[in-house]
Formats: sequence, C-alpha cells, structure tokens
Amino acid sequence: MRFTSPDAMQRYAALARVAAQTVVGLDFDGTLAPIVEDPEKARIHPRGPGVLLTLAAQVRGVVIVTGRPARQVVALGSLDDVGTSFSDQGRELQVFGQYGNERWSSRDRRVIGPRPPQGLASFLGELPRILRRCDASDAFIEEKGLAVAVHTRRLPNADAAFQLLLPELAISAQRHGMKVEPGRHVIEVRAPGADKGDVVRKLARDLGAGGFCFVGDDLGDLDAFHAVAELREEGLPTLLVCSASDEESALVPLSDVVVSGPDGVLTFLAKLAADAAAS
Ligand SMILES: O=P(O)(O)OC[C@H]1O[C@H](O[C@H]2O[C@H](CO)[C@@H](O)[C@H](O)[C@H]2O)[C@H](O)[C@@H](O)[C@@H]1O
Repeated sequence: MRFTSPDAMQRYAALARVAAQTVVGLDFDGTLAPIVEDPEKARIHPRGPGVLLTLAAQVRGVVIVTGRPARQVVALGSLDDVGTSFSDQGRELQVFGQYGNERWSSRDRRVIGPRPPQGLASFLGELPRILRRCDASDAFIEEKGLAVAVHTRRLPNADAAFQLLLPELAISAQRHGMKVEPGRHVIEVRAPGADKGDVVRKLARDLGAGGFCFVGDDLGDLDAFHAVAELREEGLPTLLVCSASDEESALVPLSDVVVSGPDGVLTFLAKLAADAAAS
C-alpha cells in the first residue's frame, strides 16, 4: 500500500476519524475480484466477504458499484450470504449494477432497473458484421440485458483487436443511440446516461455521508473518482484508492492510495476497518 503524497496520508487519517459517517464505494472486477480470462469464472477474493463485513461494522455504508448486472455480481460475490450477515449486524449491503442503472439491496433482495435501451437490438444485429470486418469474430460477447460487452482478452492479439474495434463500435453505437464504455480488454456498448459518478453523488446525498472513499481499477471508475473529487472540493473528507495493474494506469494520478490488485484492496480495507475501530 503506497500513499501518493503527504497530503494523501493526512486524508487517510481524516477519513479514519469520520469512518462512522463514511460511505465506501467499491468496484467489483479488478478491485474485489481478481481478473480472469473468462468473465463467467470471476469470483470475489476469498477474503472479500469477511473484510466487507468487518468494514460494515465501522462505516455508514458499504456499496458495490459495478459495470456488471447487479444480479450477476450478487452471484459471483456470494452477496446473498454476505447480505444476510450484514442484516444480522443491522447493516445494509447495496449493489449498483450496470453503471448505476440497476440497484440491489440486502434488505429486499430485488433488482430494480430500467428496460433495455431501444437501440440495443438493432446494434446487436450489426455486431457480427463489425466483428468480421475487424477479424474479431472469436471475441467473447457478453450480453448483459441493458448492454453488450465485446471482450478481446482471449483473442490472439488482444491489444490490437481492442484498438481496431473501438472506433468501429463507437460509430455503430452512436448510430443506434448508444455509447461505448472501454475497459480492460473489453468494449461495452450501453445506453448513455447513468455512470458511477451519479451513484457516488446519490449515495453521498441519500446516506448523508460525512466522508467518502472509492476504490476502483479501470476507466469505468473515472466518473466515480471525479465525483469524489467534487465532494472533496465541497469540504468532505475523502479518499481515492487505485487497485493497480499492468493493464490500466489512468486512475493512478488521481489516487491517494495505490495498492496491488484485489489482494492489496482487501488488505487496505481491513486496515481502514481496524484504524476506524481504534479511533
Ligand atoms: O465495473 P466492474 O465491476 O469493474 O466491471 C467492469 C467489467 O468487468 C468484467 O470484465 C472484466 O473482468 C473480466 C473477468 O475478470 C475480464 O475477463 C475482462 O477482461 C475485464 O474487462 C465484466 O465482464 C464486464 O461486463 C464489466 O463491464
């Protein structure tokens, strides 16, 4: 765990002091779950459930904010069981899925979300042609209900395929009233509108946050980082934590703390819980 500046160290200490009023927002893939080749095989880090529960006892809210469908993250994170433990402690676990379009809570266990965007079906009709044109017909396609993700990770030249596909998918997405959301060897096509920054602002408001910490690893977390930075400008104690990887470094210059992948994230969260309990 590395503080990026002396100010960042002070921000950590200030946040630990107001932990009881602090909301902790956590990305899933690359942050709570190690990156794997097959998105269906991703699972929460083995220490995840225990650390989330320990942290929940010290803070106002623990919230997972992900690009995945909420129901899928509940399954991959064993969050039904984690949610039961939260409830036993009188806490609520929330999951905002598909960049804030869906919400799941351990209180009612329902996913609330919108209907698929209008342009999605027509975009999907065009997708095979684009993949053929970019010599990427073997890309893994993840249909997410509200969006579709084109994964290049398992293609022979993942980076080149990503670079070739990105502009092509962006043009087609725009034609169908959608937008692209690039990530770690993935290009997602989804409706414009909600993003993780909106989730941060909503949580800060709804939970009356007296502090905010967000942990992420990828481009889709940038909106959340910017929203937390705005809260900081308004005077709220905040902390931005990057789950670092060789694949994506965009969050590093914005971060107060840089940790090494999900293993480092869990160690950081356990330390925050311990320091909060001590203060
Ligand atoms: O917001 P997140 O929770 O980080 O979700 C972002 C995307 O994560 C998933 O893809 C990433 O993880 C896969 C499994 O480790 C990996 O194979 C892939 O290369 C990564 O980009 C997920 O499949 C996407 O739907 C999410 O949008």
